Amino acid sequence: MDELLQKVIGHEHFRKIALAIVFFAVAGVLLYRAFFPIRYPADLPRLGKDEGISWRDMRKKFQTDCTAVFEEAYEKYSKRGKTVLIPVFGPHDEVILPPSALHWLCKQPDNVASSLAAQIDSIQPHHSLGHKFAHDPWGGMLIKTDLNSALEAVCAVMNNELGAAFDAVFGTDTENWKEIELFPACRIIGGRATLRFTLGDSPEGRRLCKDEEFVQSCYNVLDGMLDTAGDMAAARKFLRPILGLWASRNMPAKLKDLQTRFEPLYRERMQILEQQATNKEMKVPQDVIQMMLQYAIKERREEALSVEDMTKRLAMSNFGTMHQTIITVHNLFLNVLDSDREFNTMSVLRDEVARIIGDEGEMREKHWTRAKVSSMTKADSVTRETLRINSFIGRTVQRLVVAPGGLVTEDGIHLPQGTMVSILAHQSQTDGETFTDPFKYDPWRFSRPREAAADKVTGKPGLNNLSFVSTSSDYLAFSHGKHACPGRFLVDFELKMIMAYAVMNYDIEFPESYGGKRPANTWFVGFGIPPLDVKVRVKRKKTA
Ligand code: HEM
Repeated sequence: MDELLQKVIGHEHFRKIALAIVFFAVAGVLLYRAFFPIRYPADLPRLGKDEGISWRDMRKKFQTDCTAVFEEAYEKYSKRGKTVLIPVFGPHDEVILPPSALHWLCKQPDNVASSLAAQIDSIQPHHSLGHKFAHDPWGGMLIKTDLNSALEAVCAVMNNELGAAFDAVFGTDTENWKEIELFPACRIIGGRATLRFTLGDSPEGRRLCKDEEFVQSCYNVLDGMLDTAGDMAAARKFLRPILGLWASRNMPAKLKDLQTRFEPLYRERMQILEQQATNKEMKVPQDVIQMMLQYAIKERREEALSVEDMTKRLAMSNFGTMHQTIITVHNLFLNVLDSDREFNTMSVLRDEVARIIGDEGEMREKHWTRAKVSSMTKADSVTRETLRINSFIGRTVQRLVVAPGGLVTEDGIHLPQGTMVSILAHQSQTDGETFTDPFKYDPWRFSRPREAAADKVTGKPGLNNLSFVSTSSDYLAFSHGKHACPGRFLVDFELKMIMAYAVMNYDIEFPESYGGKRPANTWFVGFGIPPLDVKVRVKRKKTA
């Protein structure tokens, strides 16, 4: 018998078959691990499983009607305090935690549930810009630590930039109505205001803010980053290192163009830094790029000395400051116009601006302060209501589980390393149990209670927890907790100043064919997309 076995094993043909079996088994395991990299536990509920809906059908449903998937997850699981797995864009899945887990999730250390790893996963900046720009986000860290000190200075000068931007886009004709495309207009107005904060506090910076080709170049890079992120989200993770090269193929040319336009400003600022080294009393520009160079020269010297690297830092900063801000400016205009017939929104906003900022003389000469901005309760309410009802992100407080041992949820489910978790934003913000008439845009939804609770002597608005910048489990567009968007304090006064400038200087209306109603936003693969082809009619006020 032994002899027979020896003969068979020793047989060349048998050895080949055995090798092939081993090869295919190993390849099968590797492929399985590549296609299903995360092994979710059996006790993690899958959306639709109880109703017998296959995962494939649920995934198809997400691609065509993500809102239906979000709503089902929210009603059946989130509202009952339960965790659930849903399919998301491309071949990926995500664990949705209930809003009741918000504080628990925010308290998780970064080495267990990482916000940065989640951001890298969704934006893919290592492909569009390069590894260190993704994994060493010191620019964003500066926004967190130094934004506050720069805000007052920016607040004082941004209005001037807005005046020039409005003139360029809305025009100065006081006799004739002009029809314009709103989204491109918001890109220029919001873009210039944002760039004023990023790099506009020097002669070269002010020139760049006005330079349409420079602003467009910033958007070209931003759009390229969004395209790369979109292509990569559609791909399986194991294919991303190869596909990334293809998806980001247009980035070098876009970055080169931005670098050429940015270089004179870079040289100007490096010279200022040199002069400052010998003259400590010297007044330096108060903007992000100066903050970044000052930091980099001490902490990342080789980056500071490279205009190419600093261009990429600028691109990363623009991604954070411009993308969602512009969408919000656009939604804000649409909502203010839409609600005007019922709520007299523009006129009420005008009264508030006149009371707090004054209506005499040129708007662009007005002196804005942070204190004035935060006392604008009505403007605060229209902006918060806009982000409540029209948030761009469908999921918020996104975290990637990075701890090798995984993470156990509050309801006892073990989530393995690599799991993406989040909370549903739009559904939490439009829950009928929290908000009356939850899908209606009510411009004074938050100002009413704040005014009712105002200090009887000073008139200062009460209930600060209902302000634009104050996040909570039913207002999550800026996320929440230690990683909540630090840029919201800038967005706060940017939106209010833009809206104030618009209502004080222009009559604005929808074309007659709209019947006074804004075209609705649509939800696509998890994001709330505003209608991008909306037109508005504008006419400069004679009194302005
Ligand atoms: C309407 C406009 C904006 C919205 C809706 C928004 C929303 C968000 C969200 C949802 C996050 C993720 C937070 C998390 O992971 O928990 C975030 C992070 C961040 N945002 Fe914004 N953002 C906006 C504008 C801005 C602006 C203008 C800036 C800069 C001035 C900015 C700077 C940042 C930074 C640095 C982070 C990273 C924070 C961290 O990781 O700790 N954002 N933002």
